[in-house]
Amino acid sequence: MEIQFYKYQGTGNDFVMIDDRQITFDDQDLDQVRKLCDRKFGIGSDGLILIRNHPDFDFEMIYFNADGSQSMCGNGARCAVAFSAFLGIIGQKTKFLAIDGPHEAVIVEDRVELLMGNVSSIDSQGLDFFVNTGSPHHIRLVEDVLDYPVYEEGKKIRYDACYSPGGTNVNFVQPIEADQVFVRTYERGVENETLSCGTGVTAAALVFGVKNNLQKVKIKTPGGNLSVRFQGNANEGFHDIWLIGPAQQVFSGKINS
Ligand SMILES: N[C@@H](CCC[C@H](N)C(=O)O)C(=O)O
Repeated sequence: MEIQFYKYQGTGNDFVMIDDRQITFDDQDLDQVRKLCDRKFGIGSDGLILIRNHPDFDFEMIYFNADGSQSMCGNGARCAVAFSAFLGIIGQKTKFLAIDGPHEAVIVEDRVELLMGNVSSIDSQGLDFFVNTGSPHHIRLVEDVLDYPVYEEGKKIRYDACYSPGGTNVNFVQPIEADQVFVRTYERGVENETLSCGTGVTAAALVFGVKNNLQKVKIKTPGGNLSVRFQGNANEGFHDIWLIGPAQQVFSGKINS
């Protein structure tokens, strides 16, 4: 069978996108997901997204990591919004459903502004933190992130017994300006460093924002720039959390499955 796909990237986090409104993709066939995401034997991507109809929302985003596991993906969701606009399903504004619940988004020029789910708390231990932004994120503040062994340390923390059995994503965060951090992420489900992680930078922005009394944080990643603004605080929790950044179609094609 031939599958029509589109390839998107959001700050270098890349995704295979499939318009599955006719429900022709078998979402139980995880070997197929893994093959399509494979950079040697398939299209190659950090994850795969199906866009499906939903009776109560503009669309539903079904997200898979490259290994076939499922979670919430912030950059993927921004790309799914851009793809849904390309397909003509939505205009500039949308309400859609993802694995962690409903989301809203607005397209402003080449950027997608995505409303994330509320975050109830930040757990901390020294320079390490844990935040769930729809996906689990360990945050570690470091001094020289460009020189940090992200893969080795990230893998250790990702498989630490305290996160078993699900594991966690791991973000290494260096403050570089009064209102800006540089973030590098080891992603669960990709099992490697990715160029950017939307739920991860959101978690990093909340940690940095609380420490520095900021409600808007700029973020640099190896794949480009994002920003996060939010309301709330560490005692009452966080709401109106917006993840903002570019989302771009890079190519499309057909692949035999
Ligand atoms: N790249 C994503 C996060 C995808 C999910 C993550 N790998 C997990 O399994 O928790 C993002 O942009 O948020």
